[in-house]
Amino acid sequence: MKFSERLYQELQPIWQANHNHPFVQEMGAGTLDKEKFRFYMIQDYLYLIDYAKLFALGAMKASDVKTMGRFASLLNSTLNEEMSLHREYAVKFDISEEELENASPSPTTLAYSHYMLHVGQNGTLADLVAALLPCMWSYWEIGKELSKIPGASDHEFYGEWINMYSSEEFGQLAIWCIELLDELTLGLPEKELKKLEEIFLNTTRFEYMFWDMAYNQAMWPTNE
Ligand SMILES: Cc1ncc(CN)c(N)n1
Repeated sequence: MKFSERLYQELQPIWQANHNHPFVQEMGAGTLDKEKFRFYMIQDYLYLIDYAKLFALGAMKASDVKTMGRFASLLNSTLNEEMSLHREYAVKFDISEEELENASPSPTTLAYSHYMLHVGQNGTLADLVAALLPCMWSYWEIGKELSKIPGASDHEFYGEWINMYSSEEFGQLAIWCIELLDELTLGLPEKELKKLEEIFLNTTRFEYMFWDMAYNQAMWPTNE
């Protein structure tokens, strides 16, 4: 069995929890409170700035030019395609450039992005890919699920989000990362696979926490 198939099977309960989160469900139903989405967009923009750096680290750790090139194009598509969606949403949701630039990351945004960067900087290329994969894979899965709901892709506010993450182009990027992880894990001892599974599980858990943080608009518990 490929390592990605093992991960997919073993982590079904938490994947389902992500799909069933009220933020995701209400986005699909078109009933999500706009203030929650606005909060999410700002936090996600901050998150993606750090996330994009993982692709630069991936290019550094890659051992061949082809893999370096793929990481470079993932970096480009995150900065110039995925984050363009956020910039368009910023206009739609009245988020000024200044607000976006001065926004502070929530504790969950900080914890999630710093965990990934820590793994990416200190671990192997397989560790880095295990850390970044739930982000791409789970969004693609959620995008595809939501796109099956009649009318969801045409929703005035949430349709663009669903179209971006259910798209063939986004899916291709996720597939490349899945295949790379399978390639990098071929023949690895069980002890090493367990460590990678733990990393993948941690960022999958962070995905859930990110939905929850956005739904509750959760910042630090004190204002100081
Ligand atoms: C928190 C989060 N996870 C995943 C993605 C998809 N790149 C995202 N934009 N934000």
